Amino acid sequence: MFRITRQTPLPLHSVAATRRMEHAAMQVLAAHTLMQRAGLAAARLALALAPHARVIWLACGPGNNGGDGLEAAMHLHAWGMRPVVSWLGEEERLPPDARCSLQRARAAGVLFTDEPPAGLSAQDLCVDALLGIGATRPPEGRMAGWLAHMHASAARVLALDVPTGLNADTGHMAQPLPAPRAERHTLTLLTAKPGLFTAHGRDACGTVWFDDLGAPAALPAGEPPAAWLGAQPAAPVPPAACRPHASHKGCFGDVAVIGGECSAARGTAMTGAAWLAASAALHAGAGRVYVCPLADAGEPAPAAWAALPEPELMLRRFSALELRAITAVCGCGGGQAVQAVLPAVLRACPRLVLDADAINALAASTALQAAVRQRSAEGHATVLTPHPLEAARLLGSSASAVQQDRLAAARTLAARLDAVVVLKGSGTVIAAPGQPPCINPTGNARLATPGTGDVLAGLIGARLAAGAHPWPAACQAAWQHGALADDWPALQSLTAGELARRLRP
Ligand SMILES: NC(=O)C1=CN([C@@H]2O[C@H](COP(=O)(O)OP(=O)(O)OC[C@H]3O[C@@H](n4cnc5c(N)ncnc54)[C@H](O)[C@@H]3O)[C@@H](O)[C@H]2O)[C@H](O)CC1
Ligand SMILES: [K+]
Repeated sequence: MFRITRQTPLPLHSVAATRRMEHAAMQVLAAHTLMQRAGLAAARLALALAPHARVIWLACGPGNNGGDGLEAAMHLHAWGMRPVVSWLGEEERLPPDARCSLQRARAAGVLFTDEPPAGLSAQDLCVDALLGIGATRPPEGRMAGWLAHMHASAARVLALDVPTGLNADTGHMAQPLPAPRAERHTLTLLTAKPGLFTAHGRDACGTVWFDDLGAPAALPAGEPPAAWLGAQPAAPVPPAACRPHASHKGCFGDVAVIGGECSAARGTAMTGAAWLAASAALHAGAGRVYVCPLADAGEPAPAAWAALPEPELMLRRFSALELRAITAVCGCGGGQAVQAVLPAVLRACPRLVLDADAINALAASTALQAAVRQRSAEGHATVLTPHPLEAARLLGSSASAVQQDRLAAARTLAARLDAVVVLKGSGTVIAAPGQPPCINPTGNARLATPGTGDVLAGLIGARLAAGAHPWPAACQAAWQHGALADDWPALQSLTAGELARRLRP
């Protein structure tokens, strides 16, 4: 068993693949072995998390997830921990493994109660063994009441395999849990599942632990993963210290940020978005960074030519950019003006990041979408960085539909546009055609502040400009962007400008 960290690239398996692996393991292991291992692992973790618990309450459901809880209760009882089990199964409908664990727990003298214990304190522990990968509908009735009791208490919660109600494939939860009052932990069993790390997964799971139940050794052939957590298949871009001594700024690629619309007609200016992306590219090591503000007619309005916040950045008119030689980051604060320049950008730029209003423009034009696909045929690199609403516009669906299955949304877009897609949000999904997507393990809610998406786009641009392929560029950038937020000093506010300045090559 180990705690999953942001350093651990890990294959993630779907529920269907997990079932197949479970089935294969059961063919070669003695009956009940997997559940015994699961229960022992759960009991060990429970003891480690709450060594001084006065009460360990195990809420056990009607299937094998409940069986894991019953098995864990038996060990905790043997270790003198006085567990209390509330079980809501029906004996005649129990699967054989869970039935066996029920008998073992009863025979051991574990205390059963129909009422959840009152007065749970911070040193106590609740174990959620209600539903695992067999959940078919949202919890209701007594089960929902027990869950509410658990999450309203001051005690820590340890969920076995999957937090009850969470879709292990997608991370969607019809009734999201309330904000945690105490630490949450999840011990996922046999396989790590993608839904634990995206959409509602991160909030529902808290810290995730993994025990493979010793099964891989028993399996004949590995199941292909549905996704990777933190896949970093390519070496990161070498840090600045590894650059040759005889370097010059032309060695690291030029990035042009095209966006930051100033519209006299609409009375709006979004230059800040372009500056943030440019600042990110600069601090992430791009050789030369241009900012190309747009206006109604595709050329900058005078206001956009005000001094840039960082003197290292250079202003360029769109018509003065050498599109065939640069990496473009297009769309940050692009407004409607981006529509006029997008066809030329798509045609000419060898490396391109499409963000925000560039994505909105694509969504409105099948011709532009075809132009994105054409880029791949010509060997040009394209990365799109939509948030869920932008992804929904591209897919012709809604943001909530995208959030219900973020992996599928990102995969579909990547296949449709033949490009790398970075679907932002809790558990950013990075998808590329023909390979399992990656879920980024870093980042937190402090990134939910204006401009951080522009910073990510600029960072990916810098990585592309340095010569990275789009997939590792996107994975590595998402990782670094989130890791900075994870390491941010607790008492300092996180702003996008400061985030950009803390990026490193
Ligand atoms: N994967 C493994 O190798 C191992 C899995 N273990 C554990 O077993 C569960 C999966 O068990 P299963 O019996 O298939 O499913 P569940 O326990 O999640 O529940 C199925 C059970 O619940 C009923 N049900 C479904 N939804 C609801 C609902 N909303 N309300 C009430 N009842 C519901 C359904 O009809 C079934 O009766 C896995 O997650 C692991 O925890 C092994 O023990 C170790 C190996
Ligand atoms: K559970």
